Amino acid sequence: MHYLSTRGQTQPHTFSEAVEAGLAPDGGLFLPESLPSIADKLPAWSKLSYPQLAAEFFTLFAPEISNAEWHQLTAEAYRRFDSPDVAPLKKITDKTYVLELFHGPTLAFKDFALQLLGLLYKRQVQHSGKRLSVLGATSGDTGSAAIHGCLGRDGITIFILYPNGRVAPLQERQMACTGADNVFAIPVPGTFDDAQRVVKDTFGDTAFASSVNLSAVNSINIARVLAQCVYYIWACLRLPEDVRATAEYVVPTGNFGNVLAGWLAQQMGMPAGSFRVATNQNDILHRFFSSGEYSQSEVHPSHAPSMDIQAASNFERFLYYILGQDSARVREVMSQIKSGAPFTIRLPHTSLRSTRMDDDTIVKVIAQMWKDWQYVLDPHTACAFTDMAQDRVSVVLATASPAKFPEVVRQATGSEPTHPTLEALKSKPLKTWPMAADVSAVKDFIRQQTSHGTKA
Ligand SMILES: Cc1ncc(COP(=O)(O)O)c(C=O)c1O
Ligand SMILES: N[C@@H](CCOP(=O)(O)O)C(=O)O
Repeated sequence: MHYLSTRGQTQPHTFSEAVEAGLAPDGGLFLPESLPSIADKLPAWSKLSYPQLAAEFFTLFAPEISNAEWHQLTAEAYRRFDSPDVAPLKKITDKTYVLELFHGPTLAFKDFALQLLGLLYKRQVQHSGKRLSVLGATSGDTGSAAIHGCLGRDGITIFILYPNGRVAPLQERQMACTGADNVFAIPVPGTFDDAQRVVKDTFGDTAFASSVNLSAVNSINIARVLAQCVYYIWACLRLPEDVRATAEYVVPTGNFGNVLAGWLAQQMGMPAGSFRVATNQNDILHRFFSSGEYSQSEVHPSHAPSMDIQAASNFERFLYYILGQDSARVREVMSQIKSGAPFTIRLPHTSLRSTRMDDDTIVKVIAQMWKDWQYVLDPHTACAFTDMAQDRVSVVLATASPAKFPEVVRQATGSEPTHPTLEALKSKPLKTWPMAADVSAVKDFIRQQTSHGTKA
């Protein structure tokens, strides 16, 4: 299996090479050259545990890693999840299920991919003998999950940029209170989009990237998206058989990696009816899916801060497919997006629809779900609970634990959810490395911190 860039100007890469590079050297995003069909494997897969399912799935995409090794990797990656199901599917009503994706070490869905990616990095360092510099941008959850995937791993230094003052206080503590000397939590001025732009431009200097062995932890890294496909298949196989083909997956959306993973699983043959892109008030994707117009506007801080995003990076992968895998056209559209100019396309029929939710409604939805079902939602997951399909089952992806966002939940329910790992962080010293949102400053800093050489 080879991986091609959405922009068509990069040589085919193996899985390991694509994971190591993160972003393709031509600035595009890697995708498998073709999507395998999984439909005939589902009956056998329905009997597997979560780690076993993940191992079988990844074997299709990275045959250069043996099936036995994949089983070891996934058993290790999901060992620290605090639910025996790893991703429990809870039935709320006959029509509504919640797929809880917050049972990993940092209490958000990012742990599914980043616990595994941390192990792939460890494997890579062992095989190559070279140190790795891992770089990412976060609006709160990717950063903490990436840091906890890499924490204490020899030969890996991790740098995470985040918008100063725009992530939740406990998310910041998860990144900045580890005390680990291979972790750098870097607040920068501006929004998540500014941080992500600096990260992408840093990768854009390919000479620099290869001099420090730079790899990407954001969902620009194809391993992230593939690992996120697995929980859709898991959920599908836990639904009653007669509702699988029509079920709607409702996905709180920011950078578009999560919903893209579900849509890709459907393209591979996972039965599904539709996907709903559920945004907060930063609704560029909702406007796009309802009108075909993509026009960027200012980011407004919201109660669901991890979704305060306007420049969703995985949108490029989706564009590649809806533009008929025409890389020249992708390059054209991406340069138009980069210039800030709006564009409109005639949307082909897809299984995606969208909704948005403002902050007042987020609070009301959390309050209502608590009152009706004694179920506590986090503010990101709350964005899913609008315009629920009447004619089919909905599977809502619960992307974070409410304990990460106690203030908003208290406003809605009157009490603050807690979690022992978050409580423990409150008394720890915070160590951050504030910096300008500037590529040269970031490159200098990475060089300085890794100047002791590239040998692991
Ligand atoms: C809690 C939470 N929900 C939803 C999202 C949106 O997911 P995606 O960026 O994959 O669209 C994020 C951030 O990515 C998040 O941290
Ligand atoms: N909401 C995310 C933003 C980055 O998304 P990613 O999936 O591309 O890493 C976050 O929590 O950082």
